[in-house]
Amino acid sequence: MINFEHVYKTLRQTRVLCNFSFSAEIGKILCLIGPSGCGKTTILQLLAGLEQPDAGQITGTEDLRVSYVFQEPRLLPWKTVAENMAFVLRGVVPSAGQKELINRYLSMTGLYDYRHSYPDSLSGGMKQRLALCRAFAFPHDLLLLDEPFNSLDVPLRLGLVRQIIRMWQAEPRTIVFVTHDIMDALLLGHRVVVLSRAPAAVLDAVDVDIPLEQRKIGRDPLPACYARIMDLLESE
Ligand SMILES: Nc1ncnc2c1ncn2[C@@H]1O[C@H](COP(=O)(O)OP(=O)(O)OP(=O)(O)O)[C@@H](O)[C@H]1O
Repeated sequence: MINFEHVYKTLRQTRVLCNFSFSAEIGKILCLIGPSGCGKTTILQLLAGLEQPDAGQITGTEDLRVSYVFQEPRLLPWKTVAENMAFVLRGVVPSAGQKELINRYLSMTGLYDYRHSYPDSLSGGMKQRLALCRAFAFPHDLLLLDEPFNSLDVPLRLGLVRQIIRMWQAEPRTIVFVTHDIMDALLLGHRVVVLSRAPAAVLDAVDVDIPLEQRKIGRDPLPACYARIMDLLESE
């Protein structure tokens, strides 16, 4: 398990986390949903070790290799699709195996035919797909996704959700996924943790007990889970 135990964090004058505790199960997808500014990105940064708690402790993250997808794709515009992948694998994956790994992930995400293209020639959805593909290909134990579908339309979001499911099923590793969208959370999360306004507290954790590949909007138990999460967010 990864555990936050009574964590406190203040950024400049803002108290973001105050006695905050929660757990993420290894090898599962945990979604964090909560009001804007409640501290979701800060939680990811603490998980990644980019920030340190002021008090309390975070356990289970020691020695974990972390892969991180930000709200924007953060691609290198002067490198091709394949070179963007290779860039993060340098010194991490032996060069002999890199090409095979890159091609495998590009094929899995439908980007293989674009491997020699530059990011500027890709659509917004394709760029975000490449960012996800790069994060999955990087050898990791923990994948942090910070609202990676922001600004994408519904069909693109659903396509990316399916791709994440496929990549996770190929190699099930721990994912912490931050989103504002209840449907994204219910389609992807084994557990959805609903957060309060800042300083963030856990309002409830909703377990979604149906295999990822069987999830469809409208299929039980998603409507009941949706209603529960809406109630919690509305109560804020
Ligand atoms: N570097 C920083 N310096 C000062 N305050 C910060 C910093 N980063 C975040 N904050 C503040 O901390 C609070 C939590 O920010 P955070 O980005 O973690 O929230 P969030 O839930 O991810 O927000 P959103 O959903 O809008 O992305 C906000 O009030 C924000 O203004």
